[in-house]
Amino acid sequence: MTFTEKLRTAERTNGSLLCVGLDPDAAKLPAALRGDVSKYYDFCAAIVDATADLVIAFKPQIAYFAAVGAEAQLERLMEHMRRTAPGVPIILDAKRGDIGSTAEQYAKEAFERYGADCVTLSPFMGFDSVQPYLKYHGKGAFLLCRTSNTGGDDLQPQRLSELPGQPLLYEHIAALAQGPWNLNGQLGLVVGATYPAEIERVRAVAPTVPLLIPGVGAQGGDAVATVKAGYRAANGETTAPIVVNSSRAIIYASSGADFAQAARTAAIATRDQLRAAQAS
Ligand SMILES: O=C(O)c1cc(=O)[nH]c(=O)n1[C@@H]1O[C@H](COP(=O)(O)O)[C@@H](O)[C@H]1O
Repeated sequence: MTFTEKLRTAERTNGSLLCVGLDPDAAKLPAALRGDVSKYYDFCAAIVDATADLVIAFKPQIAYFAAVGAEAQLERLMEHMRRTAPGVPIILDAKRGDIGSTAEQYAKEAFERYGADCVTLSPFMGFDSVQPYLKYHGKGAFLLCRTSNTGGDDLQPQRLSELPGQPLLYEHIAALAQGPWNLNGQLGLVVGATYPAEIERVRAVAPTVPLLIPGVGAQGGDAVATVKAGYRAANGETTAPIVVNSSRAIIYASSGADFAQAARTAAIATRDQLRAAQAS
């Protein structure tokens, strides 16, 4: 099964476009766990257990684990997600990008060490930096395209040349992911919910690839505008999957002992908001 088929199946099964991002930060953990980096697995596993029937995907962010030497907990968490929620694809958010020989090691890390279904990548170093990931059949890779942060303006909307008709850099990345770079249908694009007009533009250039859309919740992105700009369906079937990520607004919904239940409540509210936008 390809990564895109896995997404479609999870979307159908759970009736959701929501991805819960797992970004554990010791300073933000619920009061009983606060400051204790040895509790990242317990915290994230509780969130996973409380939301697994509400999501299209989970997205652990590797930096939160690696920064405090908690990679072994991330390995356990990946194993836990694969075992308890086998129908929910896991996107390892690593934003890698390096020469081919090093990219091979990063691909091995994501797909063999951690057993991720998909990884996030920077396309800045070009196709040979992406190719090693495509050798893993059935696995996916989301390329950063029009990111949610304001600094994305520094490069992504720059025009490639002053000649008439030349695309902006992020449009060019979208065209590469839709066409020549997408050797076996494994590529997707990252577009921020904070830029719905650009999501629409990316969708026009890349009509069928999956979009990972972070930025709703804590970054204030517009969930409804996001769905309208990026989601496409025909005859009741999704033609172009979107994966709308929210991390802090879900996982830190409560700092009390009820944090997992509060995460569930917040996830239901966001899932329903996205569903309503799909239907409208
Ligand atoms: O690739 C990403 O996931 C990503 C791309 C982007 O453009 N913006 C962005 O916020 N992200 C990630 O999405 C998550 C957003 O977290 P919240 O703002 O807490 O919902 C973080 O893990 C970011 O690293």
